[in-house]
Amino acid sequence: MSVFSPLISIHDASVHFASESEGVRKALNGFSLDIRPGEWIAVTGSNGSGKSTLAGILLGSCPLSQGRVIPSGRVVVRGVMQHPDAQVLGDTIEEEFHFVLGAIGLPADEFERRQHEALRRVRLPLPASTPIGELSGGQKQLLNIALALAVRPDVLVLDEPTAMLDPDARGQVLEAVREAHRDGAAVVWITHRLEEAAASERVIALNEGALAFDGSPRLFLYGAERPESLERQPSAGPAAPCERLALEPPFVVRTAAALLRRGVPLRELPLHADDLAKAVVPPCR
Ligand SMILES: Nc1ncnc2c1ncn2[C@@H]1O[C@H](COP(=O)(O)OP(=O)(O)OP(=O)(O)O)[C@@H](O)[C@H]1O
Repeated sequence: MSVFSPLISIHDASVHFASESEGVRKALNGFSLDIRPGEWIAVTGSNGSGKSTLAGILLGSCPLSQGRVIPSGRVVVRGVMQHPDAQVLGDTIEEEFHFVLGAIGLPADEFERRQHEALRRVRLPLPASTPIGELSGGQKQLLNIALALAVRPDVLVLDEPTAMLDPDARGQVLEAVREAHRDGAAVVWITHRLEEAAASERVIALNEGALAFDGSPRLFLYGAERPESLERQPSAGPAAPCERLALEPPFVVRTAAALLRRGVPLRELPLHADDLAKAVVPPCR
């Protein structure tokens, strides 16, 4: 497989649901997307725009009404859902690993190795015999991620994985996924939180089941790649794609845009709080 050929191609996919009140509800409508090896894609959009339906078709849990999903060879796709409890079935951590890794028939020593490595990666320092009932929501979500990583997926699909977590657990989840990404997994991270979209390489935005944006985080959040394009623009300049979709840009983006509008030059368009201070050009003395 070439590094340039997609791992998964979605062609003209539609998913329609029958609804008593509205007749047919189009959760996805004529949607196409190529997912390439090692990409980090953030998928965003307002409520009901079709994000979870997209996760469902990538994970094979949501049948298509029309179109095709074409995997490249034996591509392994694993997912983590929003609700930590939705995926845990066993009584203990080890039983969960048996459910997941048993399905791929690993020898006992490899099973042990993968279980140990996956729990280390997500920094869940608990014995494998720990009952699931003793885990917090955040720990269950870290376990779900460990289980997905233990399979060594080519594509990791995360549907709002941090929605139920506190900031510490959110950071742990993000770091564990970053490590899997550094090892080569493609990541599809579905989120409402545009701060999380800023951490991606490519943003896909959905609107009423259709592709509304596909490009870099800066283009999505600022409508430009470079600060020069935004300097000297009137405050009522063209809204960034995220604003046109009624999604509020992260605080750091709003702050940087306000500074530019007031004539404060920036070296670059920051995506993260740490970058904002570095981006401000100190005034000449
Ligand atoms: N099983 C279903 N039966 C009927 N309608 C459904 C079903 N699943 C999804 N839908 C509808 O399809 C549309 C897209 O839903 P989906 O859950 O994919 O959106 P979403 O972007 O993930 O939303 P949210 O951000 O609220 O989770 C919505 O209008 C939803 O009500």
